[in-house]
Amino acid sequence: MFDTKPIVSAMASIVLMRTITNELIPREVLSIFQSALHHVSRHFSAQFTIVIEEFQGMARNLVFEAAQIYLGTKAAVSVERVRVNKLEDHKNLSFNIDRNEEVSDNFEGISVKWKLICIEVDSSRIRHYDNDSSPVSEIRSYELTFHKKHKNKIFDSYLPYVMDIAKNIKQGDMAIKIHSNDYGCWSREPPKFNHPMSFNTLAIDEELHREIVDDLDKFVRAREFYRRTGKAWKRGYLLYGPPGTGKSSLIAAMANYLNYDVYDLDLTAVGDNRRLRELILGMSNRSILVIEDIDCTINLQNREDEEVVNNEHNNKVTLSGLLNAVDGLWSCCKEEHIIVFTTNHKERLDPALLRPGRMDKQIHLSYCNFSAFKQLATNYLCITEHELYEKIEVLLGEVKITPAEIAEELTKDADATECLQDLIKFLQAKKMIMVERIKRVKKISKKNIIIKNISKQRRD
Ligand SMILES: Nc1ncnc2c1ncn2[C@@H]1O[C@H](COP(=O)(O)OP(=O)(O)OP(=O)(O)O)[C@@H](O)[C@H]1O
Ligand SMILES: [Mg+2]
Repeated sequence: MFDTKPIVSAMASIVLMRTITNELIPREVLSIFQSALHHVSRHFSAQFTIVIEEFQGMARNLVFEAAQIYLGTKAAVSVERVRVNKLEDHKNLSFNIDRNEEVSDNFEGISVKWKLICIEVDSSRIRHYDNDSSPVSEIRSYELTFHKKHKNKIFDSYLPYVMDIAKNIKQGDMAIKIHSNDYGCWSREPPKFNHPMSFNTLAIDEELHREIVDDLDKFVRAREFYRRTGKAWKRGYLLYGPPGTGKSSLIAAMANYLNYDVYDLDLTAVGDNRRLRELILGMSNRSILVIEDIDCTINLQNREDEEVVNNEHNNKVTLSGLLNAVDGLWSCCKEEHIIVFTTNHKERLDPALLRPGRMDKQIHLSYCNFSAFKQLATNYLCITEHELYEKIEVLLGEVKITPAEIAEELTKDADATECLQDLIKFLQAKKMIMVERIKRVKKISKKNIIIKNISKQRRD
């Protein structure tokens, strides 16, 4: 059997020693001695520890917040006990390490350890407030420990890396909102943007689809490019095409893809240029400013005339005001801004609005082709192939039909074959109308030529 006698006697000796030391040596001397011992041991320790406190004065420490988010991704796999929660405006569950739990991490071959330290306090004597505005009852901090020799790398690379990852996680996790303006203010409590459209369900030509997604990807990764070139980190899109071809749907797909808030600006409700400027300044970074039907909401007259017509007193948003909003000096105050204009009539827009730099990309959304139709059939009928596809492909080459019209045909309460048969009938009817119209136009122009010839003969 295991003999416990030596252990018991060793423990008894330690207790005895402690009691003797406590009684013989005055408390102050003991405390100085302990502190010196701690100092010496730290001096010879190879470890370095960074303490990241939750609050800095009254304000929350952003490094603490970032560490919390970052460690949440590690906690679920590397500790024994985690806290889990989900907030109203968040999409996913979030994990937090529990008090005194340790999480190991590895950064470019450097091992680090994180530990959450919590000290309980009397909440009546502390002036910090939690997210839900209740006074905090404990002071929390993270301790980040690693080998001393990596100090620079941890400060210069690892902590910025943690901040970056946390920022991306936070951005991706926040439910996006749609803001609308009432006169010169954005809505106080914007609703969640629940539009289900995505690039997987948007029915547009495959090549255009790829082009747009590549453009957005390039834009969000281009922080360094914009900094280097001294350009404001923003991008302007003009979406044009007939009604029902998917302009608003594309904006929804963009917002969902980037997880950017949407600011749907009603120019007719803005008031004047000053209000417009305030509205733009009131937008958050990483957001999309949408101005729909731009040709209908602003008087797109020549800017020289405008200076005469619109003076400071007639409270109008002018074209110059709008151009300033798009690329004036103060439009650079925000980062990762996307501005989208839509119109059914591109030809009516002032060329100043279309200048490169204002509208970086012009996207024509047109009538439905076969590749877009197949996407709609997948969305609405859950099919990828059908024997009627061949007939539909031919008809789509002859008839102009919008995705909105096709979507309506495919949402009938019938099975896939019936829906497609109805669609074919619809396309054939449209084709007939088109043929009739062409015949009528030809007839009229023939008649006009005859009348012209008769009147010419009479004159001669
Ligand atoms: N390309 C598309 N992909 C998927 N659905 C589409 C597409 N285009 C239109 N639809 C369907 O038609 C409806 C109307 O489309 P949307 O509002 O995007 O058209 P729009 O081009 O913005 O029209 P308008 O010029 O009238 O504003 C959408 O709700 C959607 O159901
Ligand atoms: Mg629209």
